[in-house]
Amino acid sequence: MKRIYTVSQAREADVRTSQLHKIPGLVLMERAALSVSDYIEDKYAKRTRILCLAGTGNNGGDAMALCRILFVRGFDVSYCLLGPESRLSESAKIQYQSLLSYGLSSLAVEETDFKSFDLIVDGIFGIGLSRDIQHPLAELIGEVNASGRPVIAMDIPSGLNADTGAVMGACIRASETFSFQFLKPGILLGQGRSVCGQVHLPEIGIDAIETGATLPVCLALEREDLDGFLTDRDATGNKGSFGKVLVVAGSEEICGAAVLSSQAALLSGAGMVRVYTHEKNRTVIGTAFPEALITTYGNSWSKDEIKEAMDWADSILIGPGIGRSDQAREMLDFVLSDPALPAVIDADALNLLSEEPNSLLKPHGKWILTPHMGEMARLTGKGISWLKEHALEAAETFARDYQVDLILKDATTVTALPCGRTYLNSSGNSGMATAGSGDVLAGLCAGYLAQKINPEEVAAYAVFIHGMAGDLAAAKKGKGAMIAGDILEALPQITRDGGAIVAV
Ligand SMILES: NC(=O)C1=CN([C@@H]2O[C@H](COP(=O)(O)OP(=O)(O)OC[C@H]3O[C@@H](n4cnc5c(N)ncnc54)[C@H](O)[C@@H]3O)[C@@H](O)[C@H]2O)[C@H](O)CC1
Ligand SMILES: [K+]
Repeated sequence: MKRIYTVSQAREADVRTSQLHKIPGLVLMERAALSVSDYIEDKYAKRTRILCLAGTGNNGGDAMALCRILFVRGFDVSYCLLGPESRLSESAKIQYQSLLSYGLSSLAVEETDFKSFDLIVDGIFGIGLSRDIQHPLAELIGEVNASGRPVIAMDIPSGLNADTGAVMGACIRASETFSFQFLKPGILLGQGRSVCGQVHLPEIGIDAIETGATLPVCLALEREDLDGFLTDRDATGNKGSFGKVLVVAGSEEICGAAVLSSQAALLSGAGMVRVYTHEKNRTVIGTAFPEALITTYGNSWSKDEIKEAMDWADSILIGPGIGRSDQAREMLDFVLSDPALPAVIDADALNLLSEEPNSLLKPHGKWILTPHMGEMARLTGKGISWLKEHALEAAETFARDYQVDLILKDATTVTALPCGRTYLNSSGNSGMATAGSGDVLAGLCAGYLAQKINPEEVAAYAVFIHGMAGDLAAAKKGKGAMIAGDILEALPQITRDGGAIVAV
């Protein structure tokens, strides 16, 4: 599991490290620069022509420290200081004076041809970027990107908002990013994934202990974490003891969503799945998915029948393909009136809820909501572009206000829990933006809930496993041609033998 620190958390950890543990900022800066120079020394020959671009803040200090270390180690290295000496931060000034003491003065940036270097280091801005980058630095960044040279970004590509992943005016497109010790939300959100390249997380001696004052913890799961989530199947168990899932899905017009979500629930390891759907779907579901139990309703539905199914179930999924009819609304209200049953609320059920948001305030047990950005916009009344730029904040606020697990689906899915913990998902790919992909995720969530796997962990792990299966599907079929059924098909390879993970 990797930790993700917002800018204010990173600053707080810095202060703690220097004040509590008496490690000066210059020591951290030296270690940050050493981690990059060790990497360059491993990967590049001494004759490599390297240019370090240094801003006037501590990110520039990192780049100038790197320049000194590479010089001492015999590299052909130069630097450009991008701003007046008078604006240098305290530590950056020390680095600059140290370079001068070695006889290394800054190149004049206007006379520097970026193409004449083999490698460019970006130390223009780090987490101190506070406003849009403007002329002339914006043009300079454009030239660096156009040079076609590999770029190593120190801490974060200059111009990327470390908290949101928004591009602020202009942004370095890095081939590699050395994010010092922790990930930042912006590396995974917004434009982050497209401008950071390969991300390294060198440990540099920052105190990583979350204190009471530290804001909610944000995490990114890794493949190794799955071993602790999926435990071995009880050898003495039976289909009843491995969890029973009730899937309320499909309608007179829609059937496929019920098939995909209920198959995912069973593939998650649950012992039994019962689909509650419109009678028109019985034959199709029975043929496509003979393992499912099927209960149907016609023009009217029976409270007794659904109540009996709810009493039978260990978890319920409601929403995929149910439509927005009065009948669907009545069923939703009825299902959600039982606080004891853990519920996954997806698709049209979310749209129905957004028409009566007070129903979210009703007392309830475990609820996992799985909106994509459009559904989240309807639920919150906020615009999609605002939500995309404030995904973390929006998900955290919603989870806390309504005491639900909120899975906000996007290129990087955010999972926020009412306790304040948040996960940013690092698995998955653009091929998963395909019809039915969300139905598979919702089914997985319900399947894990039914198995009484630690409910706190279900939402984030389901998202991660779903993304990994999507990565396998993309490797096999290609991002353009993969469909939701391919994600389903790949699931067993991720979860095989109760958590023993195969190489992807
Ligand atoms: N996190 C750590 O423990 C460590 C961090 N290090 C490095 O320090 C930077 C953060 O340094 P800081 O001085 O706070 O900020 P920056 O270098 O990013 O730049 C701030 C500087 O720039 C001005 N500024 C902000 N936005 C703009 C703009 N759009 N245009 C022009 N000028 C702008 C601002 O006013 C400041 O003067 C962190 O990222 C790490 O790289 C340590 O060295 C290691 C430990
Ligand atoms: K940078």
